[in-house]
Amino acid sequence: MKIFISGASGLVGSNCLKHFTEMGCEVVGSYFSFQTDDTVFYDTLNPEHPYNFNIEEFAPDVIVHCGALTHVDHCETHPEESYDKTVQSTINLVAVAKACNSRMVYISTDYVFDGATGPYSEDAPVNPISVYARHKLEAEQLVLREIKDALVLRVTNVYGDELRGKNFVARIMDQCRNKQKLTLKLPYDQYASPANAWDIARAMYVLLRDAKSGIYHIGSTDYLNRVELALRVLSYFPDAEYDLVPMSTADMKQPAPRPLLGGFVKMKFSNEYPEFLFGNVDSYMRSKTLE
Ligand SMILES: NC(=O)C1=CN([C@@H]2O[C@H](COP(=O)(O)OP(=O)(O)OC[C@H]3O[C@@H](n4cnc5c(N)ncnc54)[C@H](OP(=O)(O)O)[C@@H]3O)[C@@H](O)[C@H]2O)C=CC1
Ligand SMILES: Cc1cn([C@H]2C[C@H](O)[C@@H](COP(=O)(O)OP(=O)(O)O[C@H]3O[C@@H](C)C(=O)[C@@H](O)[C@H]3O)O2)c(=O)[nH]c1=O
Repeated sequence: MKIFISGASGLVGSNCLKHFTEMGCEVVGSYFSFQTDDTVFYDTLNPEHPYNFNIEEFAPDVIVHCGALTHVDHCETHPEESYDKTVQSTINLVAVAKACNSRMVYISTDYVFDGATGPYSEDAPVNPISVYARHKLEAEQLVLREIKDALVLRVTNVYGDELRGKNFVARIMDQCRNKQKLTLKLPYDQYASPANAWDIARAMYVLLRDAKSGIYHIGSTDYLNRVELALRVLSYFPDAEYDLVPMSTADMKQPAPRPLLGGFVKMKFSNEYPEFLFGNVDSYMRSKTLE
């Protein structure tokens, strides 16, 4: 399988690049502002950029679109930038996929739901409550409408290995390792199914291998709120010094509204792949603290 990954300098994309390469695929992944050893330049907002990798010439079987603006609060206060980086970038890559006659994978989120009745299965009605979420929904619907046999993987609270270590779990680990005192004000009422980017890449690979299409919810074996997630990570650093203040979402006053009961029921995937084992925060932390 020949695969092009946009956003392979980021968390999900870099794990896909590594896993698909290990599985023997011919893979090219792109960066935009953060160059890495194993990525090429591609700007999804400027398909005519002279330095862009030539996707048409590579002629991938699949384009995996991981490029996006993932800072939910920034999206709320910068809706035009959010539209460009999530919707327009997808419009542009859909055009490239059509020109190459390739399949496409889009990575979406549990934020397409309002959080009133989660965790959610694939057939639950969507109701996005933030700018980021509305744009993610628009992009996933566009891909499903325009590309035959497209795959949409909805994920949430992704953690795992990444060069910049910017995900929630990695940031807590970094501060603990650097013996910094942590001050954490976290919502106790925002629930999700945190997933390791490596498991997302593994799940995506089997779905692509088996030519699956449509929407799949990919979670893990965890269903945690943010306080529980942080404490789970901190428990692996017995000497960590921290102030953890559990707060309600109402008191947090985050610029973007958040779904409260978010996260996924991943029954569809588990039913089709009963032998696929997902990790969780504990298995990831055990592997990191044994390194
Ligand atoms: N992280 C999470 O918890 C969740 C993520 N998702 C979705 O998963 C996808 C991947 O997220 P994640 O890996 O965490 O995100 P990251 O922020 O880690 O990575 C985003 C990637 O997008 C690239 N990018 C940004 N702008 C452009 C552009 N104009 N052209 C090409 N590439 C660009 C970045 O490149 P560079 O850094 O080089 O500029 C980076 O590689 C996103 O669609 C996100 O919405 C969904 C739910 C949860
Ligand atoms: C990504 C990012 C977050 N933050 C802040 C915002 C937030 O209060 C806190 C936690 O950030 P999180 O990334 O966990 O964002 P958060 O909005 O809490 O979580 C969501 O992420 C998006 C991408 C999703 O699609 C959701 O499914 C969910 O995982 O860190 C930054 O300051 N800078 C950043 O670049």
